[in-house]
Amino acid sequence: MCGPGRHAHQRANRSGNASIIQPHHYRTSSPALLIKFHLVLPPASKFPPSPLLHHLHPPLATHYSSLLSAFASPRKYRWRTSLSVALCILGNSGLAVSKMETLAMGASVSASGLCARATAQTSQTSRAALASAFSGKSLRALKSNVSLTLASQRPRQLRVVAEAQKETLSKTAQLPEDDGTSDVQRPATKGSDRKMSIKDIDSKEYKGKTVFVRADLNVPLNDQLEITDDTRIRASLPTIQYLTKAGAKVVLASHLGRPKKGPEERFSLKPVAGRLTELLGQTVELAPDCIGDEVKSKIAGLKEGDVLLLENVRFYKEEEKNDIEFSKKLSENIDFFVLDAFGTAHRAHASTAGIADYVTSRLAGLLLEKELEYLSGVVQKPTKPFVAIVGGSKISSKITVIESLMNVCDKVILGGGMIFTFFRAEGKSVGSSLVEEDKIELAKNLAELAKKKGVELILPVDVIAADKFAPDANVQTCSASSIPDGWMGLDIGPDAIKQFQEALSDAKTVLWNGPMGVFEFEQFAKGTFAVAETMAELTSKGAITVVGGGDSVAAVEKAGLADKMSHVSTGGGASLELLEGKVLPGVAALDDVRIHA
Ligand SMILES: Nc1ncnc2c1ncn2[C@@H]1O[C@H](COP(=O)(O)OP(=O)(O)O)[C@@H](O)[C@H]1O
Ligand SMILES: O=C(OP(=O)(O)O)[C@H](O)COP(=O)(O)O
Repeated sequence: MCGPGRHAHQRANRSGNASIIQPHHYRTSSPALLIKFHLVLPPASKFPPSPLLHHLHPPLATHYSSLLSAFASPRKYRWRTSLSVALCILGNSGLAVSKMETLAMGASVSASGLCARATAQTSQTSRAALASAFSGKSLRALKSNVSLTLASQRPRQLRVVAEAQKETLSKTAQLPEDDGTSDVQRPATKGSDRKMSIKDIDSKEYKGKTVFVRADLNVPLNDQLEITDDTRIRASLPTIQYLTKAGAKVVLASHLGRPKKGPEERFSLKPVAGRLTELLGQTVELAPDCIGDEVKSKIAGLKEGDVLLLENVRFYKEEEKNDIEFSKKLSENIDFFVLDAFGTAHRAHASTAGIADYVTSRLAGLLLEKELEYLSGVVQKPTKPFVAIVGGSKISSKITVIESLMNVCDKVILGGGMIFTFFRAEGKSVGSSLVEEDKIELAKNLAELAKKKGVELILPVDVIAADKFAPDANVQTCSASSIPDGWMGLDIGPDAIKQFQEALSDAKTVLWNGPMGVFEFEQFAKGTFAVAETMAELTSKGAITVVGGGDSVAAVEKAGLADKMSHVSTGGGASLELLEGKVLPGVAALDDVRIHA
């Protein structure tokens, strides 16, 4: 932290005026709207704050007055202190604001980048008070005062970021002219929302305490259930070791794969426990479950410095539903919640986000912190031309990202299983290749949008097709428009490799997620390895190259090129969502850095 923000922090500390209002994050398993307003306050001398704040929420204005007084030094902060009010409106009607049933509110005050977060209390009464304060009437008033920009639309979580129009606000709140130093344009989700990390509190605090660490230990396994790439496990070690050294009892949780039918041997974290034991040099026991009496007694039996790995949290469907009761069960007997699962931080699941509502301390792990620090830098200031490469098999999760990528990238290259939905949208025959039928229309729209925006959306000109999904399949190279019936595209073809290399030749920043083919089988690995080599060459020429995603990283490791990338990220979908400018739900659930009175 530097500049005025630092002074603001010191001032708040010394003044003793700032009442600490404990940060709290509201969440629901229903769709949610998150609205952020960036307001410019009048001069400190004009506190209590603007009529606009009173207009928005009278109780909140009162709530803030003591906090604001900490920043009320006219000489230091003048009227440039910005106030960000975050509304987390909980309901089950998505964008139909009038149908909102419940809502809650949070707000943050930032002074030149330093943010003291203040929110309303968590009790039912204040929730109810907030709900009534933001009745349909108030919301209509809000809507007329700010312009709402739809930032993301998701079936289970809707997020709207509203940037207050400066002119409108100036009129409403009779604000002075901008002197050019305002941070009104800056989204409050960025620098002002630094999250508490495990190193932000005294390590002595962890001694003898039970720390729940949600890591992403979702590593690729082969048919013999052996780990084929342990990058994510190794990346999780610094946090675990920091905590065990401090005398914590570490309860480690993760998912592995996407089990849909409850517990299954092939999705067990057993191999991970074995690998952790080797890497940590101490026994890491695998609990038989992630909740329940047996787990409770195992946690109770932990000694300082012990590590217990819970069984796959996705053996319960409640995990992905971000179920409240399941979140509560995970939180039982836990002193600290630590999120280190960057690769899963884009999921609003019980163990990544829901649990945060039932613990008193929610901290970022060292891996999460490192990833966010690096990727936020790349994302906020990419050197152009900026190229994104998207492949792999998680079509429905990633196809929706492409539209946003077109806003920030000069070129978007598509490979892997992603391409066939686009080919189908163009009416081409794709044989029995991977296609997500319900995304064909979206693919068509995206191709049209790319044309309108003048962004190059590059699809491979040829593919390697196989007669079965197997390492010993018969193969043929086909033009992308003519994959024979019964054959499936499992890699990009030789001409596509040249095409992609050409497209990447002038790139200064490249973000890659998703292999170009089924690289696990040697005959379909060429496209992926060729892209990895091209990225390595670009790095040596000074480009910023980022590879993210469990399988993409495994592929780059397999090619022996991981150390030739500027950054190897443990998250594929997560890095793409960061690139879109989204707030990752897991990160949003963590505590903001506090200002102490
Ligand atoms: N053409 C294809 N058809 C089917 N699967 C594919 C194809 N191309 C790549 N894949 C598979 O995609 C998987 C990785 O996808 P994904 O999970 O989205 O990547 P990451 O883990 O890097 O985010 C790999 O296991 C790979 O075999
Ligand atoms: O592998 C993961 O994501 P990624 O493939 O986007 O890197 C994470 O473990 C998240 O898994 P999910 O996409 O099944 O939620």
